Amino acid sequence: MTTYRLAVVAGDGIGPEVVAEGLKCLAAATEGTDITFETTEFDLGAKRWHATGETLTDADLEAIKGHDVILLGAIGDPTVPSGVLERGLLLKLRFELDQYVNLRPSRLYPGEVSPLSEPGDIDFVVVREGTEGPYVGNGGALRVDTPHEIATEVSVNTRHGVERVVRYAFSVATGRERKHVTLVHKHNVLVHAGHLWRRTVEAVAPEFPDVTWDYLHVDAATIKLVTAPASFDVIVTDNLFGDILTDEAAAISGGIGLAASGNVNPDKTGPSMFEPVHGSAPDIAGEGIADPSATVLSVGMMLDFLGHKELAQKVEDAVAADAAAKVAGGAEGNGPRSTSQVGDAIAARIRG
Ligand SMILES: NC(=O)c1ccc[n+]([C@@H]2O[C@H](COP(=O)([O-])OP(=O)(O)OC[C@H]3O[C@@H](n4cnc5c(N)ncnc54)[C@H](O)[C@@H]3O)[C@@H](O)[C@H]2O)c1
Ligand SMILES: CC(C)[C@H](C(=O)O)[C@@H](O)C(=O)O
Ligand SMILES: [Mg+2]
Repeated sequence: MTTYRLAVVAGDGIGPEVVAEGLKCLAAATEGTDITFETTEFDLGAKRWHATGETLTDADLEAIKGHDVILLGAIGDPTVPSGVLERGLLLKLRFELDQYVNLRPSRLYPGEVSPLSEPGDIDFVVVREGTEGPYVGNGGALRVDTPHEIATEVSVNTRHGVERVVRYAFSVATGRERKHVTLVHKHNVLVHAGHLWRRTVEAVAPEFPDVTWDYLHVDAATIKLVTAPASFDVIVTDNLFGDILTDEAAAISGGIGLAASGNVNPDKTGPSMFEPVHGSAPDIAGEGIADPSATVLSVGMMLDFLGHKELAQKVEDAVAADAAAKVAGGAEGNGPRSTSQVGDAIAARIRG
């Protein structure tokens, strides 16, 4: 019997709605196995902030550290000043738990819709740096709300931080069929950070002689994601470029409702955290219509991370089959389904 301690942070907006379905599918995947998940729910997010003014206390953080993995729904609410929860809770978790790899795969499942006329065989993964870049909060504002206001947001890139995520990206590539890494940055303008990234890739690449690599400026990368997405295998990039590219990647490969992610601490000095790429979607929160597929796929990534490859594959196959059936019509495809109907349908497929 293997028991994992799972911290659940459902969060705001559609977070709790999609997390319920993620947990439903996790139960389906582990049913009849000797694997169990003991869950602890953490009441974090807008409601807690309104009640106490707290985002993530030291005690919360310590309690979360006592878990093997984390499942997170979404953080952010229009009633809370922008950035308070995003920085004080979500980014604090990623930073404090040293989740320096933000792993975001994109796969266009057979039969799934893409807005592209010739999407080809989309199957790539973005390895987004998770703890540095412009996200570190290094900056400030002077003469606020005057005509002379100055705001800075300084991107921090350390050799240590860049090297570890670049090495991780190459190690991901070496296990994939095409074994190719594309570094995405903007070193024609961001010459300090960009050249650090370029030199780091040049230094790490020889450790992986079977992996080829190339470079794209981020603006050109946004073009190629739309015109030739099938040409990508592994993209490695900084925190902000990775954030933007992965929403674009979601949009071309089935939509944001299917985009999963893992905030991974490969050194295992803290728990890794799995969450959909999307946010709290205040525009549809409470309506029971959010697509839980991305959260279920994130549960699959969590199982894969824990070493349960077969279970992870089962979960991914079930989501892919559900998506294909939805597009083709038929039982699951007749009209819009509720969040829990989608969760039920995927759970049933997982059970087989
Ligand atoms: N990881 C996170 O927790 C995370 C990620 C992104 C945004 N946010 C936060 O969420 C809030 C809203 O941000 P936003 O509107 O820019 O991005 P969002 O991802 O919440 O929503 C963007 C669009 O996608 C739709 N959408 C998102 N998830 C969906 C799903 N599962 N099914 C169907 N439609 C879905 C929304 O309805 C909306 O139209 C903000 O507070 C933002 O900071 C949090
Ligand atoms: C909410 C925000 C802090 C977050 C990010 O920028 O990383 C989100 O957009 C994401 O992609 O997970
Ligand atoms: Mg984002």
